[in-house]
Amino acid sequence: MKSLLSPVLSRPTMFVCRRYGVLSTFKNLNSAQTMNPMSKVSSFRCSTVQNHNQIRVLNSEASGSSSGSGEVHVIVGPMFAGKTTTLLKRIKSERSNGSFQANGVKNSLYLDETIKGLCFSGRVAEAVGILCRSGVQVEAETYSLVLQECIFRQAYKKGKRVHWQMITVGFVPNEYLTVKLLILYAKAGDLDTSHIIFDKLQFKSLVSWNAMIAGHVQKGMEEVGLSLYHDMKQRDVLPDQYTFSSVFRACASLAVLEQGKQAHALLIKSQISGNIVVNSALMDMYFKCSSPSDGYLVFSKSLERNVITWTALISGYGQNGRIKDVLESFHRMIDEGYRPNHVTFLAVLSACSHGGLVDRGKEYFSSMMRDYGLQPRGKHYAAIVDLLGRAGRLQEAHEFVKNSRCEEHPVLWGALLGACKIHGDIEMVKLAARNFFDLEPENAGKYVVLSNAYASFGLWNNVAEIRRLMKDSGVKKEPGYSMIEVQRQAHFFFMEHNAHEQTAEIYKLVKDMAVSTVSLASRGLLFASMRNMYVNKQINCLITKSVAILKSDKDTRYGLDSIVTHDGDRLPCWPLANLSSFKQRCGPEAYSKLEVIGIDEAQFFEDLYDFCKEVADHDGKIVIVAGLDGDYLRRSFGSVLDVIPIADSVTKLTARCELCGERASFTLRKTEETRTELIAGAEVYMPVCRKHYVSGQVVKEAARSVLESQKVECSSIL
Ligand SMILES: Nc1ncnc2c1ncn2[C@@H]1O[C@H](COP(=O)(O)OP(=O)(O)O)[C@@H](O)[C@H]1O
Ligand SMILES: Cc1cn([C@H]2C[C@H](O)[C@@H](COP(=O)(O)O)O2)c(=O)[nH]c1=O
Repeated sequence: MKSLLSPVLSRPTMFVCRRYGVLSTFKNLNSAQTMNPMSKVSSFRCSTVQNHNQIRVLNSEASGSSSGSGEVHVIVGPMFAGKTTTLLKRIKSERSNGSFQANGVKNSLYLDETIKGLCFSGRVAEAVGILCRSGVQVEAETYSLVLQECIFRQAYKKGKRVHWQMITVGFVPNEYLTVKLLILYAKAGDLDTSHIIFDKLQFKSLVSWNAMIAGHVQKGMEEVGLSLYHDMKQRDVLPDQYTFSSVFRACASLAVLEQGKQAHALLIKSQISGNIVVNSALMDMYFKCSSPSDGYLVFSKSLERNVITWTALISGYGQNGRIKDVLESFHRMIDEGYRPNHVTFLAVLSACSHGGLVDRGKEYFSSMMRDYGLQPRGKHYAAIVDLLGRAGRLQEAHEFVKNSRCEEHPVLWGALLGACKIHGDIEMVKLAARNFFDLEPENAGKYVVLSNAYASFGLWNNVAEIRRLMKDSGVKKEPGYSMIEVQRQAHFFFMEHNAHEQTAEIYKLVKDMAVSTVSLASRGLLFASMRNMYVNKQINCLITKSVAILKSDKDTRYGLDSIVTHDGDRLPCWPLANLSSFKQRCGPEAYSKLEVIGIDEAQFFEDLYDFCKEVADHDGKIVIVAGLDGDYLRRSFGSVLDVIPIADSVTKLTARCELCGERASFTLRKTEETRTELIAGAEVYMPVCRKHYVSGQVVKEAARSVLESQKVECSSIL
């Protein structure tokens, strides 16, 4: 290694930061760089994984230095260090930084290959464009892949274009493709079309029922979803985990506890082992139906737990106003070795706010970044503003907003405005409103917040003024509503509407409760089923450079056709047994157009060196290699280190030590398995620092010798 670095660069600087995935980067100097003294200095970069811009700087510099020929960039580190995340980021940034010409599609065989290649490299927009312009039929398998990609990327309009293409070229989809189309329309929320397809299906499989049920539940038509579920059961189609997830979601939204319980009973009877997704939906159902004890029961019985189930428990308690349980569960989660995420902290901060726990809330807020490397987001800052505001510390809340480094400032001013409502300060209302309106002119909700704030001061003229403004500017705000099930009947309560027949009695009861009890828990119980109706999703379709991602087909942990980070971010890939088969599988035409090739799990490819050399030196492509540099015994793993002499840059990432939170450079195997290759995740491996790697090995060795001696004793007794 030393000989690869100039004296200036021989000591790679470590950039220590409190986030996960700390990295140090040093670039290998090729001959062109050595001749240019400037490049020696400027080529040395440090960056955090999260800093996208810095990674781009590294890329563009690297591109410049290779004068148009290929490049090899290597990303190594222990497990959980962010290698796949970094690879994905680089691939995405490369992809959006180039151009692709895919003209001259001559025959349909080539068309099939081109479209598949584009789909595999995540370029579904181009695949659909080429297919629709071609005017010819492609194979059912190709249609299936394009539709799958459109569904996966939520590119529903593109999926519908593919369907139109099928119709115009006279392609008749088989049963399998018809169900794919049904899923597409159901997920797109085009339920009329999905009904037409569904009704025409000869055989209504479980997959098609599930698509219909989920489609309706997602669209807020929970009753129809539940009635489809009952139809399905009547036709003797047995539900599975996906069905139950949708059903529990529907019951949660409608707050129909009895129906939820019946579905739960069927889940138990069907002996379907509840996975994390089903269990989380089930817990959510109980919590939203104001049955926290049942929610907890589901949690306590679930064999599989992770941050999602813990967060569902914590948020559920929060929804029910059980502040003490929120905090106790949060600490239990940490004690049991689970790492909270942004959503967990939001639930905790909001509980502190509702419980008036100002100091504890502030401490949790600081702990997010300090102890878990989580950068607070707008909603976390807003929760602190709310916390201070509710406690009457409006000046402090104002100072906090002014001094915060949060980019989502409008949210904070909005929170301050909301807080002013509780502890009236009309000057502060005006200040917060001015900032909120200036920063967020398009937000319809701001009018409601401001009007509510004025209303709480009894400034009815101002309220009327705001309402008039809303009307004049055509702003419409969907009415908020809550629901609750009583004796198997769902009751809806719309804001500012007294449509419910028992309105008067209910208001009297609420008033009595407000007077007689200060317990937040009971209030939480009453309003537990308030929820948001709309979710905005953004689709990023900026795909322009030709890329392909390859992965070893040995890694089947999160699915074969995608590379998936431990956080669940993913891109489609080519799963391969060896790299040398890639050119042939991709096809010469598609290969020649490729500009960037990413390789994940590189430690499993024996032909890594030969492939990288040929692809970068002869074919002029950019190769980004991500893999483990060392195995669980810290020996060089596969051929990853062999490519360093032909690399333009090497990035060593570190994770967080699972035992002390320090930077982790090594992977400890928790089992006694001695094979080098053992595909697994956190159940078998953990990233550790040097100290804990060494002590971990000592502990394992000690345990081994105890077990060995017991074996000897047993066999001598026998
Ligand atoms: N101990 C840990 N240290 C750092 N990140 C962790 C740890 N445990 C889980 N993670 C998660 O793993 C993510 C990195 O996943 P990924 O990019 O797939 O890593 P790699 O490919 O290096 O195994 C991090 O963003 C973080 O959310
Ligand atoms: C240390 C070590 C790891 N592996 C396996 C375990 C995983 O399947 C992959 C690494 O995945 P990640 O993306 O880096 O998280 O490699 C192995 O087979 N042998 C080992 O010693």
